[in-house]
Amino acid sequence: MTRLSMSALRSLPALPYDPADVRVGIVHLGVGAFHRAHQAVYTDATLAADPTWGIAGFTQRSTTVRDQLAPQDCLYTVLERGVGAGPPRIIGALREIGLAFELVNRIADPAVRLVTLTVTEKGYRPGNAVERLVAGLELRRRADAGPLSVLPCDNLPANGATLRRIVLAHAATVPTGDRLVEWIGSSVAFPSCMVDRIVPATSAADLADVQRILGVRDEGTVVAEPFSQWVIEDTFAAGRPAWDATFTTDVAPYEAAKLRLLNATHSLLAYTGALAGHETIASALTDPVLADAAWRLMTEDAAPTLTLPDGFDLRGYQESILRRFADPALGHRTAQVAADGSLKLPIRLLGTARDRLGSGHTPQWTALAVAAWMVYVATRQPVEDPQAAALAAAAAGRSTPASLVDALQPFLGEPLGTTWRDLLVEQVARLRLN
Ligand SMILES: NC(=O)c1ccc[n+]([C@@H]2O[C@H](COP(=O)([O-])OP(=O)(O)OC[C@H]3O[C@@H](n4cnc5c(N)ncnc54)[C@H](O)[C@@H]3O)[C@@H](O)[C@H]2O)c1
Ligand SMILES: O=P(O)(O)OC[C@@H](O)[C@@H](O)[C@H](O)[C@H](O)CO
Repeated sequence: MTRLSMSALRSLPALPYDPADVRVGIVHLGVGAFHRAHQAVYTDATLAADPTWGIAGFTQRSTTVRDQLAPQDCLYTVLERGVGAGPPRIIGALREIGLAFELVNRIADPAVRLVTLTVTEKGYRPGNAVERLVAGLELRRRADAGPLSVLPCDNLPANGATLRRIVLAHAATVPTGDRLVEWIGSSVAFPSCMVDRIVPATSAADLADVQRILGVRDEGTVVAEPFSQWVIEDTFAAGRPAWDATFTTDVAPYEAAKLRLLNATHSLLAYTGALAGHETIASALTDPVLADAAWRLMTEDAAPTLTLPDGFDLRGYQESILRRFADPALGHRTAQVAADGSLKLPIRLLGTARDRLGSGHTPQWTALAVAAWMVYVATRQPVEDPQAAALAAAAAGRSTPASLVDALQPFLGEPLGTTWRDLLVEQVARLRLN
């Protein structure tokens, strides 16, 4: 079977531009499934009009994506699944693929005007990604290669400001720290953005479907729902592609709505669904008890904590979230959404809990989601989490709900007080009885 590549393009649905004409203007760190189905797709749509925003992608955890894409001239297919799915689309925006150590030099290239990242919640801590980014910024400063924007595209509140803070803290520790910090302050923008598109991990069945439909083998295929949204703070330092996104001065209301409604509900369904034996999010939603909990988490706990953008259709947004989750064609596994709970829960759920408790309310659906994570951690060893070993040790032998709650709460940050603890104990007890 022919492999997808530039030469195979002749027999495939045509791209509206010649990838050979595209020049690199964006460096991306973390070429996972989401980047390929989201930012690269938005960028792809701009290249016919302006071919200067091609992407050089770098991957740091393994060579797998590089080995999949390099033999295909970095071309890959986005396969939409679900209601309203369009035909498979070949994306040519990614023009180079490399390993992360090569990223540093590329950031200093004057043709590069934007660095984007999808490095999961785990990447926003001092570590390799931040160190490489800072080394690249220092090289760019020394080379006098001009201003730059750094746009993180992960599910974090205030992702731009958060990354800027971590980058500045690390920059201050390098030998030329004073000058670097000053240069970053004057020449590097860190816009925040809210990203939304459900992109499950690719399966062998997805590769087989692309092969059947397009007649080529594509090891880099990514699968996505038809829906896609990107809301971006328009504070770029050196231009940006003409993405078909929403540009705004304040991303925070969109981020909060997405994290507290969509992502929080996703986590609730992932843990309660997995505990009830559901393989996928869509399957979990077929259980009326879980569907009711998902709706009530959004409407009773999260929604009252939000300050929404003008004209925001809250009910329509909440309904569309459950409609998207319920689409069985996506096959988004509960285990995938359940990963890295110790990092995701504080972002998705604890803000709602804190706000509701602070206004004298009882966020019981939020507590159900956190309690379900606790029971999941206690019963589904080993869990996928950067703190997996410590979580396992803490949960071992906790035979009462109260002891489990007390053992696991510290992994989520500052405890929120006795009312919250009592709620968690009650919900853990309920889940264990089921
Ligand atoms: N998949 C989705 O539906 C979706 C939707 C919206 C946002 N996102 C965001 O994108 C992120 C990645 O999702 P994905 O589907 O591409 O996952 P993926 O597993 O396909 O890719 C994860 C990427 O993150 C990198 N990474 C992992 N741990 C890292 C670390 N500690 N430091 C630096 N890099 C690290 C990996 O090398 C890989 O490139 C999510 O965590 C989320 O923040 C995903
Ligand atoms: O990608 P993660 O691991 O941060 O979270 C899993 C899902 O909740 C998430 O990817 C959603 O599918 C996504 O945020 C929808 O836009």
